Amino acid sequence: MSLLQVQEVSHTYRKNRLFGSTRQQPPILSNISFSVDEGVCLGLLGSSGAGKSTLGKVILGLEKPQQGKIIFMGHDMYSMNATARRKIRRDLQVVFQDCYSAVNPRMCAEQIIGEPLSNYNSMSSLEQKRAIGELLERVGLQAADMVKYPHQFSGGQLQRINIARAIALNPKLIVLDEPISSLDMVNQSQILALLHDLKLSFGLSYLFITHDIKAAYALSDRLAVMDQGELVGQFENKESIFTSSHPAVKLLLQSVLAEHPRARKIKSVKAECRAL
Ligand SMILES: Nc1ncnc2c1ncn2[C@@H]1O[C@H](COP(=O)(O)OP(=O)(O)OP(=O)(O)O)[C@@H](O)[C@H]1O
Repeated sequence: MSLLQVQEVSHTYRKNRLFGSTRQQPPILSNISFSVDEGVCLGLLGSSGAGKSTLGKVILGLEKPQQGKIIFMGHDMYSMNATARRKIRRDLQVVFQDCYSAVNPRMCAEQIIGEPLSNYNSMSSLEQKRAIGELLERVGLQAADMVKYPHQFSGGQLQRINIARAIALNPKLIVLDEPISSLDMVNQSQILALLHDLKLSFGLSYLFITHDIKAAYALSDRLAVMDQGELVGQFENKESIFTSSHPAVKLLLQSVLAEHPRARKIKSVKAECRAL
């Protein structure tokens, strides 16, 4: 059984107007269906404005879709009561692009990573401290870093704190919403390597939302492409993305060529993707 099923999801934001009436906007998501199996990373690609983050919010339970269903671990996310949804939410975590706004600047790393643990577990404070130290070491930082505040970390280090918080409850699925886009090249590949390692160690599944085909190819087992709110391609075998004739997919492949002017052919695009 699939861990996550997105079933015929359509969504439109409603724009507020004066005097309380609302105006219908064009659809942001149109009839999207796909699934994510256990232990699999699905890379969800698309250019800016394609609707990727909106779909991420819908999956996380933050934006109720006007049509369709989100089935997570066999449960319909939007028809559960609050208690049942809270229980299941521990298995569904998120890492956002902006590592700084994802944390409370007045909380130290121990408090940031400890938040989900205190919300869901009943550990003694000593056990919790030990768990936080282990999580920090698991993401490549030191247990002693738990006393530091967000401004005392680099962007890459702070994203590691966000990842530690996301894995703290040993979830089944993590939505990674552009988790490396605001990092430099070195940090990008280090964080991708860390995410790959954590996936294997904990049997995690990822929905990796990104516009970066090289990063998606590096981390994902399967790929899907969105364009203007529609899912325009699903690639069970990620290699088959290189032979897609869909214009939106071709545009993503061309972005690699633009970055690497000497790479003129699809063969060179593949080589660039594999090099990350
Ligand atoms: N809260 C909102 N209210 C109204 N429109 C919104 C809202 N959030 C996003 N949109 C619109 O929905 C469309 C899709 O945005 P979304 O952020 O989902 O795309 P995206 O593929 O994640 O793009 P990017 O990679 O640039 O973040 C855009 O046209 C955006 O302006």
